[in-house]
Amino acid sequence: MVVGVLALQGSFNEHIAALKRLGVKGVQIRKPEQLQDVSSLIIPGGESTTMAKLAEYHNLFPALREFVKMGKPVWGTCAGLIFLANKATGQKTGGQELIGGLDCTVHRNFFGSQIQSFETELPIPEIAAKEGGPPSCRAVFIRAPAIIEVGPDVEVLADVPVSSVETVNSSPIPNEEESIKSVRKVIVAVKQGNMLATAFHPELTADTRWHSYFLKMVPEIEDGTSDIISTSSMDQSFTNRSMIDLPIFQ
Ligand SMILES: NC(=O)CC[C@H](N)C(=O)O
Repeated sequence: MVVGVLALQGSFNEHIAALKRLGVKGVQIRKPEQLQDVSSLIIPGGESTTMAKLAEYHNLFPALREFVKMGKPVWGTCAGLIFLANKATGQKTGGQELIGGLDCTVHRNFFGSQIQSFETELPIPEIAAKEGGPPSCRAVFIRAPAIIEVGPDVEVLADVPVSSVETVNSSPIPNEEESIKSVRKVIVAVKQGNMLATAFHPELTADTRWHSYFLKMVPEIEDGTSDIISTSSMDQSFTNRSMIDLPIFQ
């Protein structure tokens, strides 16, 4: 089995390396006809506007939409998530072309600019239940999007708390304003049928559980013909993230 990795821009090499660690071959996809040779596809992180322009230049959008419609497993990470969303907000003027299919609204650069990029320990109950290992993973958010709305068929796999300070006029004294700190959650990982999407970058950590989870969405893997190494049998030290060279993200 080979997994296609959209290789127009961004962290495609890191995804191919992560697949290799699981004994699976990842191939670079740059042209529409190459999609015929793969049964699943990873769309990496990078810069979604640039990626969209390159995809348009290579006439990839019709083939990518067809791939999604055919029910083949597709996983979008970060910019890849934006690509898969039905709707994106916070886009550059004029918007950008999306593949669509994932019934959600994604907010680009939700957490702020590049310097607000962060890492966090992210609870992943569903992934841990299926893949074993610790109940959370180290998640790398690089100028990341967040999912702010989901449709009824979307399964939420992970979310993060975000706090915001609101100034409200609830005081009985006129013009006396009160600051209220509210904490809400935004969604950062979802699954809908054949589509998986994460706002962060599992390919930049040594924890291969997200890749392993995705590979199990590919039917030929599910029927037991796979020789993927079970992550639960792996050395538990994989959560001590080893940072792989960071590509440039925007
Ligand atoms: N790490 C990433 O993929 C960043 C995504 C980027 N901010 C965008 O909007 O395309």
